[in-house]
Amino acid sequence: MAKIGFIGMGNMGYAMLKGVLNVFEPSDIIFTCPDLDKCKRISDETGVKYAESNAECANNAQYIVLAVKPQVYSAVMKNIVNVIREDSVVISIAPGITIDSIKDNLGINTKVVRAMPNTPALVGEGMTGVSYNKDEFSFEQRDVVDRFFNSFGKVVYVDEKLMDVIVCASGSSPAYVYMFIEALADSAVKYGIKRDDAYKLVAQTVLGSAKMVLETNEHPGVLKDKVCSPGGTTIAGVAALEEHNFRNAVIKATDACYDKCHNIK
Ligand SMILES: NC(=O)c1ccc[n+]([C@@H]2O[C@H](COP(=O)([O-])OP(=O)(O)OC[C@H]3O[C@@H](n4cnc5c(N)ncnc54)[C@H](OP(=O)(O)O)[C@@H]3O)[C@@H](O)[C@H]2O)c1
Ligand code: PRO
Repeated sequence: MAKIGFIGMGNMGYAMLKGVLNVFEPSDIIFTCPDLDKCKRISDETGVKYAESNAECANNAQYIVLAVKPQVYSAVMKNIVNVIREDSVVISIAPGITIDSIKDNLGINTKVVRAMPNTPALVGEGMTGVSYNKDEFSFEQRDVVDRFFNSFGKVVYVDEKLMDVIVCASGSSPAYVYMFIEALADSAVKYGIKRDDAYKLVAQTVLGSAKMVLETNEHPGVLKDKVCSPGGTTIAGVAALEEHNFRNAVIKATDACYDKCHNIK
């Protein structure tokens, strides 16, 4: 029997699969998705076997990752409810779906991990918030859950009531970062930089700035101040961002994202 079974092989399922393969053997993994041609392509590429149905996938895995949209959760849970065993662990990565609601569908004793990863998992730089009731899990199960999420990036463990904040801070926010990169690169192109160079200049700057925050332990405001020479170019740009409510726009995006977590249709 495989250890980990992915149900759904879209943007997030595939990104996690690639990371997990750095730590687990292909024979430890199984996956499925409705498009069997796509399953075959991914299987040929990765050496991981696929199942032809959700029930077959769940029946052949101890750790079942629900990598499907929240809108199809109910249907997928109906597909697998009869093959969930006492030692099954269900890993959910959908926003707005609680551990209790999954237990309501799959059985009160089902062990459920709720997590919110992000797509940089594809390049091993993911950030995942994880929540589960540790008392329900064996030492080995906790170890596998830990190795699973650490295989594609960094992990923070949080109380489940904070999972919606994780969606805002790191689940959805890569989209905002890409928008920032795209806008800044467009501006560089406007002033004559080649498109390829523009992405390299800006993306490496975002990467380096993020590393500074993570590795120097300095407050982001202090790091910002170190870039701003008195009467210089940077403070002129910072003032323009403030004038156009840059920070408030980010806070408003978080408000919208947080509200949506409670209202997904
Ligand atoms: N994308 C992100 O940045 C991100 C980050 C964190 C969490 N998430 C969460 O991860 C989950 C998946 O998101 P995603 O972005 O990977 O979506 P996606 O790219 O649309 O992938 C969803 C996958 O589920 C498959 N699927 C659809 N209906 C199914 C069914 N009834 N049974 C089995 N598989 C089914 C899809 O197949 P078809 O394509 O053939 O329909 C596809 O392979 C969502 O809950 C999302 O909220 C996403
Ligand atoms: N992508 C999913 C969404 O947009 C969840 C976080 C990132 O709903």
